[in-house]
Amino acid sequence: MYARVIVDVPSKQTNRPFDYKIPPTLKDWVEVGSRVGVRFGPRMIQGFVVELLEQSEVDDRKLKSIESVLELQPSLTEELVELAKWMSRRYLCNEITALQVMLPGALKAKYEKYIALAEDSGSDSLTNDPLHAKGEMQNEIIHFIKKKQTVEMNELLTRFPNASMLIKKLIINEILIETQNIKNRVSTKKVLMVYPPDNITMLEGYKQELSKQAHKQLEVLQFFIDQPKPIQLSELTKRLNTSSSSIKSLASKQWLKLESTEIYRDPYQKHDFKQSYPLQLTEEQEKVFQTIRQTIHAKRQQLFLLHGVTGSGKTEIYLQTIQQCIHQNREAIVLVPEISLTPQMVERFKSRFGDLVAVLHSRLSAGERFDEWRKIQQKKVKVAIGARSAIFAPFTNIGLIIIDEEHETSYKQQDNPKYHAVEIAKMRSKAHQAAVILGSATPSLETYYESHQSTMQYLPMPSRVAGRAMPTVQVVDMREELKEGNRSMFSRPLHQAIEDRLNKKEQIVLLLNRRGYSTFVMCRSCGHVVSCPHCDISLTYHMNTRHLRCHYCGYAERESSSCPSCSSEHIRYFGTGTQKVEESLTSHFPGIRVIRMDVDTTSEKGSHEKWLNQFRDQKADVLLGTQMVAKGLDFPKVTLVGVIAADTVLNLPDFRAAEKTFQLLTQVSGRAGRHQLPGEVVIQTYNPDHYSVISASHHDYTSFMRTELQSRKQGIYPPYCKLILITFSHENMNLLVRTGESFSEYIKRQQLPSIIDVLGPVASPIPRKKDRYRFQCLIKYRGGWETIHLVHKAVSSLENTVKQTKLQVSVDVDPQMLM
Ligand SMILES: Nc1ncnc2c1ncn2[C@@H]1O[C@H](COP(=O)(O)OP(=O)(O)OP(=O)(O)O)[C@@H](O)[C@H]1O
Ligand SMILES: [Zn+2]
Ligand SMILES: [Zn+2]
Repeated sequence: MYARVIVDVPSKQTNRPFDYKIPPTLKDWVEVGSRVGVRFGPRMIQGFVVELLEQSEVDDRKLKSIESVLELQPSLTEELVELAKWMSRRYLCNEITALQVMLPGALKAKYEKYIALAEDSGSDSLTNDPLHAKGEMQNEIIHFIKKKQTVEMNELLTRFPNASMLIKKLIINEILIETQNIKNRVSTKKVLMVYPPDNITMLEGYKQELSKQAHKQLEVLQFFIDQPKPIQLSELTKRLNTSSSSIKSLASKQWLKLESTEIYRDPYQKHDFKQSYPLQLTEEQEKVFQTIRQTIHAKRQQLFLLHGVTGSGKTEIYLQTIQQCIHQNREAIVLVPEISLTPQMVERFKSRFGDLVAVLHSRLSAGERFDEWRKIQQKKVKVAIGARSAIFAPFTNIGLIIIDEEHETSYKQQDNPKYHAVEIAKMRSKAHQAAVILGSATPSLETYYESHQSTMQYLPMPSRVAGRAMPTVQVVDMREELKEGNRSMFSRPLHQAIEDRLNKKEQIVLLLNRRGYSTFVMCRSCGHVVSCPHCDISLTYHMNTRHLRCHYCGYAERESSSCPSCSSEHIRYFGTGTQKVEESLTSHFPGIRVIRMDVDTTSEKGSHEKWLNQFRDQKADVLLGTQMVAKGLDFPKVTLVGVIAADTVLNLPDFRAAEKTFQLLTQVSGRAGRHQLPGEVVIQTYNPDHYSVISASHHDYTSFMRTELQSRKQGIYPPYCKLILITFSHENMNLLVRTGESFSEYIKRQQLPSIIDVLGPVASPIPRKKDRYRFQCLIKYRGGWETIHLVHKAVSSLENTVKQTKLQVSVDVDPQMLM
């Protein structure tokens, strides 16, 4: 038998399977998806078995054998192995990179150097030299290694601190050899468990046998008579306030069993989740639920767009459709944006499904994440909820995949493999004949368009639960405020509304969007944003050189002290930090209690949760923060939402800027008045006439979408085309320009009918990173594989340049950001 193995060496030359022999001893263990240890060149490395073969085309004598199998149960399923193959073609990445991204970090191989005796070291004759002073030390070392078989280099040096030269010599003389061992980064956790005998009635008899003086042992036996269940040794000693020796002596009599057992590190161990039960669905919910239920029961692959306004009860739909899935003994994956993996979201799933839920996200420790993942792999759970990479949960019988806040950019990975979770969901649902629910109050234009153009089914939920009203929205023109002499960052309407809530003891959410912080220059009098005369984007302010620069064409001008449009002097680079807003709040409203949530205050593990709990318990009046306060939160006392500056996203150099603005404003507005109390929203902006602001203020997705689709159609942007972004980077600008131009020529020369346009090369929006210049080409095409294959060919043709000059080429298929 033979195995084809993808090895853990991410390079173009090794991006193909290599054949290995399967030794008879490992025959039963090697499966597709197994991680194995193999020799590759001089090294021992990890690899993934992607195929089993009866025959290899390679000459048998040239083939090496698999050295070891790193696990009893394969880490990956055949389905995932196939998916990785597809990903490497689709996203132009190495297959090993795609395989690795599917596994928890704990399973990334860690290579450790070990020292062992060479098989034929002749060590006996060498060391029997009593005259040699060094002989003794050498003897000792060899003896030490012999006893342990292999010793880690570090351990050896600690044991024999003065022998490093000698050890080196022994290695050179091939008496000792260096070997490499592959280890997981995190291992499973084992604890000692105490088990009562299978036949509990025996315990009474044992008690009689013990001497009356053996108080502790008697107590232990009594403990198991009262509750005949296994318990952790450490827990038992703590409860009975005894040492482990009494338990060990009972175990040595074989009255109790003491055994090392694997346990899961449970990040939610301390939480007490109160069981929740399915709510009576509203009419709107019921209709949607029935449609999805039928598909799940028919075991049909089907995509749904669940377009439900904020507070329409999408989560209850998720919970009840998952229930259907579990009834069928199938599994469900739920993706939520990292940011909304708040305890609130987790709690709703844990409360309904308890121990059937595994949670995967980056705030867990590596060990915790590994254990949650193993619960999935070992079929201990039915539901996996997590951020982007949870889409690779190694379930084998998936009935439903849910992607909440479908429009979020975080579903696209920015590093290799640059996959999009929605696309992976579609692939997996095909493999499992599963339903996919894409849920959002503000679907991305692309998904919305798809739901009207393809077999994706559109499921609207246009009203809030229980007839609750959408909040009223007031748009405040900040130019007017300044004209009237108000220079504070709070407009008069917002100021008044805050005061009102403080009096009524209701709560406030304030959003300060930090994206695009301090980067563009705007006139506070007329709202004019300084933009490039040659391109349709705002110029970016460079603090250090006090220049404004266009990131598309390189045009630059000096910072100016007055507005080129109205000559006002209130022109400045824009952006306010959350800290500054906090200061301003406390000075305007003495005694106000503010919780500030941004990257600075939430870096600590668990801090996110702590702040939200405090806010829920009404220990603060205001929750002030960046995007992380905009999504998913559901607090009954919040009746006011304020947006300090709506424009920060609007001025980003990105064709999705309007869409992002609309989504953010709608999402954050949706935090207000979700329960009995009605909600109010105040949006402060310098662009009150912009259609994204107006539509958001009217909760009018449809009209926003119409206008936006029109403009995308005109400029030919998605959904009216597909994009591939190719970024080149190098220290030498000339080389970059030359390479970029020949690349773009190469593409154009092929005259593929599916290619609409090749833009660039131009400088990237971030033109220099870590002392490397960056240039990019943007290809607009009609979809399909033809263009992707061509780009692959074009990139491959640069391979020599890449090798000789260390040029870097990065390809992003369907980029979410053009930076
Ligand atoms: N059928 C129902 N009956 C009563 N209350 C419900 C029902 N369905 C949902 N709710 C409640 O309505 C509120 C809003 O629901 P939910 O949070 O699921 O909305 P959502 O659509 O996910 O909103 P968002 O997109 O803003 O996160 C929640 O407090 C939820 O418990
Ligand atoms: Zn320009
Ligand atoms: Zn002006």
